[in-house]
Amino acid sequence: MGSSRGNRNVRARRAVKAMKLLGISREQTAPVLRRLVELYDDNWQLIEAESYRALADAIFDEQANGGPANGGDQVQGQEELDLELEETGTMPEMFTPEDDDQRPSTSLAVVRKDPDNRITAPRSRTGSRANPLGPDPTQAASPTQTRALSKRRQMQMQMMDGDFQQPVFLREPKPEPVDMDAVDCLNVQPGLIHRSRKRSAPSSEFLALPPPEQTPTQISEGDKNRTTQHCRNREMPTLSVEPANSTMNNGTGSGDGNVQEAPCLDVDIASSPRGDVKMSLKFCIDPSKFHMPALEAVLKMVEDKCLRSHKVLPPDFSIRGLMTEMCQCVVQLGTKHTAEHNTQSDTVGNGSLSENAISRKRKARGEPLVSKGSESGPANSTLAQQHHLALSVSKTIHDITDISKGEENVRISIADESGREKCPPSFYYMPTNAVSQNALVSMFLAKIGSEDCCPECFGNCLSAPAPCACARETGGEYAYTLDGLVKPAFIDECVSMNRFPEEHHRVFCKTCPLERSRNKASPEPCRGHLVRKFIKECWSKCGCNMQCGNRVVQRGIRCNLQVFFAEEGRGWGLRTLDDLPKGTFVCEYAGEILTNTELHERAIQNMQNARYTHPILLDAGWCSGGEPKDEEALCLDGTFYGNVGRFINHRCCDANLAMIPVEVETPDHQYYHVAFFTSKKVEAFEELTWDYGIDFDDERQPMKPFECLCGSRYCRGGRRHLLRKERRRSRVTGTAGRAEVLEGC
Ligand SMILES: C[S@@+](CC[C@H](N)C(=O)[O-])C[C@H]1O[C@@H](n2cnc3c(N)ncnc32)[C@H](O)[C@@H]1O
Repeated sequence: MGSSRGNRNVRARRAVKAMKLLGISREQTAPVLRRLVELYDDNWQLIEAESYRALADAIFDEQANGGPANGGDQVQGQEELDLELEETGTMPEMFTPEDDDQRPSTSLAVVRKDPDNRITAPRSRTGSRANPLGPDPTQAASPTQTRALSKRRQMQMQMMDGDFQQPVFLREPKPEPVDMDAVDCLNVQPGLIHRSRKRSAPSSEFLALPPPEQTPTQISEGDKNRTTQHCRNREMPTLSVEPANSTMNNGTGSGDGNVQEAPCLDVDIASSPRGDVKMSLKFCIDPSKFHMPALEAVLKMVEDKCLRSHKVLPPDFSIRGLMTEMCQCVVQLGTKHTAEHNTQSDTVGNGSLSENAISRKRKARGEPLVSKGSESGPANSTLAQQHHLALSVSKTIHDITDISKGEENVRISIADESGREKCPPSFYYMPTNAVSQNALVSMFLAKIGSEDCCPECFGNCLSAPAPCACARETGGEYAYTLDGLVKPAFIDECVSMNRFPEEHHRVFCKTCPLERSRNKASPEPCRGHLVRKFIKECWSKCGCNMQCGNRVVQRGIRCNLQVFFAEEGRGWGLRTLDDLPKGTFVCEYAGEILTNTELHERAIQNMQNARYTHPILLDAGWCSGGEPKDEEALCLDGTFYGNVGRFINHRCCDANLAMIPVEVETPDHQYYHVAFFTSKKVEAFEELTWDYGIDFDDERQPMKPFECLCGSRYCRGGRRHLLRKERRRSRVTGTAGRAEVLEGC
């Protein structure tokens, strides 16, 4: 197969580059390559087969033989080939799709193994030896030859291990033998592992070992040894695997009796052109004694072992966190942010977890929940830029038995009865809010005056003869009953406020932060913000205990919830698995605390990336204490980091949840928790819905526009509404047109 000169030079440079990665210089490669090209009559596929195996073989053979096989730099009687092998310094390490036709083939040459399982020269399809310039292998070797041969042997090892790892010198991932359930998930909805209950095949988790029929015990003894050696070469430790039926070791010893030594450990990392990055741990076990343990049990056991070995670990240490950190490092190294990362990782760690951990630590020390961008410096700003990237690349994985991964008091399962076997889009589960970057949430204990707390109280404030100072916000009466429910009158008023906003007190900013973020130079007039009813819960400066009846939201989710696929076109939704009386706290809407400016920028970015935000404005106190500064006009966005609140679908007017602002750590109305309570009795398996309060005619909302499919007879955003809207518009403009159907979920 002939090649054009330009094409030939590109291929030659690639060959030189590939050899360089094996430690072979350009000077060593060039003459051999020229001869090989001649000999193969310009058939580059033979040279490139098996990642340039023939070329490498020929070079090693030549070194072992003490010089060119034919006694000179050129093939006898041939003119030197015109190969331009100058250094370009821009050799691509990873092939692009356009390179497909020139990609080194792995199919033409066949690796042969002799009866001792030693590799012999590859053969091309035509049966010719792939290293024809090589010496007679029967000749005795000199010390130089031995060195060259051992290098060659090393290279052969690398090539043989290619069966079990990605190619050594080209960073193109090879297809991996993965569990089909996982493949389904990765293909259909990146980042999830959905174990189908319907399938009879053994289910597996990401990072699970292959099922017994695929375990490396099926490879020959020779292969096994080779893999073991490969691990030892890399100085990788061996793992002990404890059978699942043995007693779980909770940090008191290794419980060895039943433990088998894992003979080898192989760590692979591969990326695909779609942006999926996969790391895998592989090791061999005796399948007859092995039962797959639960991933959580494995993580727990490793954490216990780490604790035993290192004695002291940070309180928020977790193997999952460590693995997330690994993903983050891959992303940062892979996206050439190494230098920034090296300084950041020591100080702030990875995006989500460490940021969250910092918030928690700060909270515990009574420091402001978050620092301003200027205080936190450039490290934080880079973090903010990178954590969404990390999300899109590392694709967080859902655990369908508990989407919160243990972050909540209760397990929240994922159910998809539609048969599509998909999972919700990936996001980081975070049970409480955390500042993204610039938002200013001042949480100073000193700012909580005696009128905002009850240091004199003891036990349960609700049982005290008189209401404490924390009830001041609700008119001197607690909003909660002794059963922990919001009082019906309170709920009804919140519902009515949402349903008939025009009948309730609204305030108008002089220059509204929302409008300012849209157009700083000449903001439009404020459209008004409802003066909402707040609940003020007791908190750390209060004398009561955690079981005090005036602490409901801060104790977290108590009822059994499930994320399910709502088939009517509304995407994923949230439902209760319990009967819930009116006034029950269901969950809060947790997310990143953003300034409106940040939200605006993100909304634009997300529109471009076809990723939409689900923000909630924290605007209930915007105009009460003068004009809020940009960094104080806040909102919550659960798109990338959030809790189950992000799954609550909208229902016009007769939704069964009411949203109530709840103050816990901050007495002002700038920052508060967005809490959902049942506004009526809800039966088990009923979908939980909330009226987003959307004005479906306002096309400037920072939320993805959608055609409402709530099914309520009071629906304000359904198809009929859109048709009416269109008719109105055509009456005004005099054009008859079709209704514009806005994109659903
Ligand atoms: C906060 S999310 C709710 C969870 C969402 N269904 C999901 O699958 O992630 C809001 C989005 O859900 C969809 N949605 C919520 N309520 C809806 C409704 N009544 N009709 C149609 N789509 C709805 C819209 O796409 C909306 O942008």
